[in-house]
Amino acid sequence: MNNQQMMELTTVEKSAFEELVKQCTRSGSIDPSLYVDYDVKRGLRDSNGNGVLTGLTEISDVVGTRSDNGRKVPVDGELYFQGFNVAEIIAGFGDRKYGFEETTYLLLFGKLPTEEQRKNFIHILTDLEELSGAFLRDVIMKATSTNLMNSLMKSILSLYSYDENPDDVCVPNVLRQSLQLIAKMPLISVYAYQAYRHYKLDGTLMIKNPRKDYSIAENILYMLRDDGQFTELEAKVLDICLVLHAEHGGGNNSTFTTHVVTSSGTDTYSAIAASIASLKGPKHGGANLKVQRMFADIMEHCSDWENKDEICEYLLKILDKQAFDHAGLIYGMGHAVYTLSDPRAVILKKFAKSLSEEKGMQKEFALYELVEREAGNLIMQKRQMFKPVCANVDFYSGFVYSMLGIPEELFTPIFAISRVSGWCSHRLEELVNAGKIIRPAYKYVGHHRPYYDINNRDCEQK
Ligand SMILES: CC(=O)SCCNC(=O)CCNC(=O)[C@H](O)C(C)(C)COP(=O)(O)OP(=O)(O)OC[C@H]1O[C@@H](n2cnc3c(N)ncnc32)[C@H](O)[C@@H]1OP(=O)(O)O
Ligand SMILES: O=C([O-])CC(=O)C(=O)O
Repeated sequence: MNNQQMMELTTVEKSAFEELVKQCTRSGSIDPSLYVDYDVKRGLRDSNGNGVLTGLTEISDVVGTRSDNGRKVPVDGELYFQGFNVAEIIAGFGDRKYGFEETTYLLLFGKLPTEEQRKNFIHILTDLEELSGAFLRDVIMKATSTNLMNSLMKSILSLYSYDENPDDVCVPNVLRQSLQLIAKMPLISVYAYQAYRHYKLDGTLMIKNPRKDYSIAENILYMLRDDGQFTELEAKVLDICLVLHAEHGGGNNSTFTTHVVTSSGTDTYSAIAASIASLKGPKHGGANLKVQRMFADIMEHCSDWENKDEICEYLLKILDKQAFDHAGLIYGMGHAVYTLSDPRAVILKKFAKSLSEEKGMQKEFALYELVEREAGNLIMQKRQMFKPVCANVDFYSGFVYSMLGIPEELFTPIFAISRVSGWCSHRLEELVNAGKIIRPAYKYVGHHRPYYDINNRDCEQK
């Protein structure tokens, strides 16, 4: 049996399988009105679409509305890491490198590092930016996936076997594991891409050790590029992208996953692998890849990228599930919390604009801008929403990465490389506060039935 056959249902007849699919779909369907009858908080949202309050955090604050006499009023988005506005954090870097490392310190330890603390912390991370040859050979190079998020998960889960104290959830041990993950995930991701490029795309295999005098952002570019060369601006832009993606409150799907999984008392590798699994989803971090592919699709199907009517017509087709991936979503648009704007998209857009001018891609940038301008209103009209819909962090990030020469396979892994700082901070916060196991309720809406003997089942099936 070959690899492909191994995962096929070769012995099941097509019609028999179709019948099983029908049964499965019928059995799983629940009358939508019951959700209203039982006031179920679908997606953990209240009737206004606001997230149900499930925890407390000091790590970050995501602001999309302000309260006006008890009414929520849309405002331009703001994001605070440990109380500091992200826009100010970024402005504060000036010409300094290692912005992501500095931000990671802030998220984990709750304060802006002094010069000495910053230096020592960078030294710790740089020291940990290493993988053994055996790990590279036995884990990363084997069974390459077309989606590198799966490769990343596999490698993170395998690190468990290389850790002498994997299950201990005391703070010192989890902090040690967290620092290891933050330092090692860039290497794992880039090497997983190199393996993919070699085995799936027939490219030359190129594995470079990271340089000790480089920041994480610089090393990503260095390890990725054949000639290892990059400009100061390119490294700066990637560093800021890492900062912008590092953390987003406790309620986002992947960080909530960290909390849920951590609350059962499981190990760090399992918890972070679960969060990577969540982030991969196209409604979450995986949207950056979808945006890239959606724009390629728009560019292919629309002849005049400046023609608002033609573009809007195509966007409506996407919303009607008649175009692109038939999911009915305009990726990179919309957010559970932000309304008028996502502050990260605002910053990324500025980089996208200046890079597009440098790379002669103004036409593409103008198309992104046009879609951003029109898509929000189209979504609101189509979905009959009153909440403003804005571009989110995933809207411009892929465009920026592509102008940095980063292959699209690495778009979502780069998100994970950054967000692991937030996940680890939340895992530690959950552990420090000895949280209760997270266990919401599901109302049973089936019927209790008498058990049927195997000889009497023909007419009793649902
Ligand atoms: C890092 C991040 O995770 S950022 C988000 C990345 N994801 C995307 O870009 C994918 C496209 N966007 C979306 O799917 C959504 O906007 C989400 C998942 C981000 C937020 O979803 P919600 O919190 O449910 O958004 P909201 O309550 O404002 O949406 C209301 C309705 O509008 C629809 N809607 C929202 N955004 C979009 C969109 N971009 N395209 C089409 N329909 C949309 C939703 O499907 C929802 O309909 P439903 O209630 O039938 O599910
Ligand atoms: O907050 C959310 O729902 C999604 C998220 O992680 C982000 O926007 O970075």
